[in-house]
Amino acid sequence: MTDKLKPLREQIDAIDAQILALLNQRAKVAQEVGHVKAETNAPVFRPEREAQVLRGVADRNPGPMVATDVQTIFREIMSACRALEKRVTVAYLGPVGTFSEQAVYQQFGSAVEGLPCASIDEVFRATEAGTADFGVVPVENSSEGAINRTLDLMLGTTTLISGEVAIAVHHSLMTKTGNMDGVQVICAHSQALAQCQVWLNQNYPNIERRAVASNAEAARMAGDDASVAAIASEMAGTQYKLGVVKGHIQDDPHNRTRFAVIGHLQTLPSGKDHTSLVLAVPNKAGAVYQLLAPLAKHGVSMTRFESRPARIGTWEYYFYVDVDGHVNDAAVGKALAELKDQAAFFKVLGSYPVSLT
Ligand SMILES: C=C(O[C@@H]1C=C(C(=O)O)C=C[C@H]1O)C(=O)O
Repeated sequence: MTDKLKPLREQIDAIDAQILALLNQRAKVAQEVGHVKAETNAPVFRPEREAQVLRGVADRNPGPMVATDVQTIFREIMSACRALEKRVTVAYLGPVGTFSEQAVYQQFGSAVEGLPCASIDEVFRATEAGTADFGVVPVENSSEGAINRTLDLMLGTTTLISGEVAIAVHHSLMTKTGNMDGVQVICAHSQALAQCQVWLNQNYPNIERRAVASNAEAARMAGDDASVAAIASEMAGTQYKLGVVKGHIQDDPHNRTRFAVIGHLQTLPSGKDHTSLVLAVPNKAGAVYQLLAPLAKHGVSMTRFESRPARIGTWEYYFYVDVDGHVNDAAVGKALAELKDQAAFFKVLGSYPVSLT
């Protein structure tokens, strides 16, 4: 057995030496890129370029490695290379252990400075003020729909959306002991309670449910008090030394949340992009139909349509629209120019590479 392993391990050692040399060769080139950018004050993080590199390695991957695993590795390589230019700071809805934090690593790799914030409002403030280079905010969940606070804050922010990232959201029921003995209350963020309500009604109909600021906060509370159970990610459970009573309790096994990356960067076209807009129309018959006609006319497909009350006491709405393509694409540019002419309110939130997942 060991005789057979020895030469194979020697091969792996030799390959590792080559990988290590190549990684550092790549890092030196990234440092040079950093010097060029510093001369022109250009932004360090280029989401469109990173998206192209990640799509490229998946397309060219000969196997047997799985394409998504190759992307995970290259995401980390780029993260480490980028950190040699500058370590970017990214604000997110904390505390440590939230799905928002997971989304930060999914987008930026692990060589970033995470800045946990107490609320979505604070993520916007920190990014607007430049305390953070970027912010990551939840936009919509596949089970529960839009994250209204984020949509409302998008209206007035000076930041732009520079990227999107979607992650699978798996909830676990966890306690200090790993069982439900003596548990009097199940705590989680209101979104997580909603995403697990059928399972909770079936399994623990008589235990009080309490909404708290975040799932990670629930996990922290459960770590302090054996009468509290938390619904959170297993990552948060590990953070606060919890035992899993039951994993994957979300009602939809394919539950996902999409996040927006906000910042001051106008992302360039990556070849596969989305553009997000907010529109309002005068309150009259056929107005929405007419408003969207320019999209059809220029062959631009709409990927999302969401409405929010304008909160001025009348039945008026803001419409949040995502379309395929980048503002610099000719067809999108023409459609948006016509939309703008008709709309009572018009704001481009940003163009950015379509999420890889
Ligand atoms: C090296 C660059 O800077 C960053 C690092 C990248 C990389 O390691 O491939 C890609 C884009 C940037 O976020 C670059 O802009 O090319």
